[in-house]
Amino acid sequence: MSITVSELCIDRSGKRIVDHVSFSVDDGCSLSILGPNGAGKTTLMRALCGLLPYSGTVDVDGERLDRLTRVEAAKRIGYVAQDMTALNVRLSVFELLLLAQNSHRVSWRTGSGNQDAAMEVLSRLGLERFADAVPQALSGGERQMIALALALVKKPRLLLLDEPTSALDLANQLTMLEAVHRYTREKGIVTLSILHDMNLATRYADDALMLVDGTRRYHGATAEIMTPERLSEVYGVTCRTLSVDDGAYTAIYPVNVRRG
Ligand SMILES: Nc1ncnc2c1ncn2[C@@H]1O[C@H](COP(=O)(O)OP(=O)(O)OP(=O)(O)O)[C@@H](O)[C@H]1O
Repeated sequence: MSITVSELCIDRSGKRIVDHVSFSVDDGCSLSILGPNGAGKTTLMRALCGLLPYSGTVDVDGERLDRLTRVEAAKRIGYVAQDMTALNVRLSVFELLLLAQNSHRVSWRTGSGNQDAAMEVLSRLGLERFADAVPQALSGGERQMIALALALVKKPRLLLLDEPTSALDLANQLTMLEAVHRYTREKGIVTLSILHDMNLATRYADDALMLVDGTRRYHGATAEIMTPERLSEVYGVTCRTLSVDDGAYTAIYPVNVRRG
């Protein structure tokens, strides 16, 4: 699986929100989409899963996204939105996992294969204890993890995650992103994640795309993009980098907001 986005432009209410953005991601790789609030990250992601009209081209595994039917696109793409209202139904997590595998079909019957896949994804994410729970009775962070399970159980070729760790505690941030990272490599899919946490981006994304005012400011290998100079320019924050575990990780420490 690979994705190539060329000259993507998106207008909302007559205003250009994403302006000629291009990038590509190879199979088994993950890209973090970064940038200040309002930069156009969610708008870009919603267009990539067919929820917003755009100009330019998006090729998913060599096929034009706008030429796929809704069903074909739904089979290939898994999307975890910031807003999780889709979970406001009176079904258990396990039932939702069965339903998600058939969401592109008009009529369906669940087989043991569907049930195995549901259990497998819960086990991969360490969420077996929630199988019988109703999402409405879960906490915000627990619901966010269930939303990820629902996207993965569809076996997407392109996984789109909009701030997937915004409600998660420290341990769950690492557990979920580690699981996504492993899944992306193992299945040769492509994962795009909108992240505000620079340390999670440096740790789990191969490449980074930095948007500013709807345009591509920087794109490339995460380690090359995440320099104090660039973070200062894009976010207006003075940052220092710290080498952790003899250079195994580079941590980013935000010192202060630059004035002026
Ligand atoms: N339906 C709309 N009509 C007009 N403007 C919109 C619409 N949706 C979004 N925008 C504008 O587009 C810009 C980008 O919004 P978007 O949600 O893509 O930003 P973002 O980078 O994801 O921000 P955040 O980090 O805060 O989530 C914002 O200025 C927003 O006000």
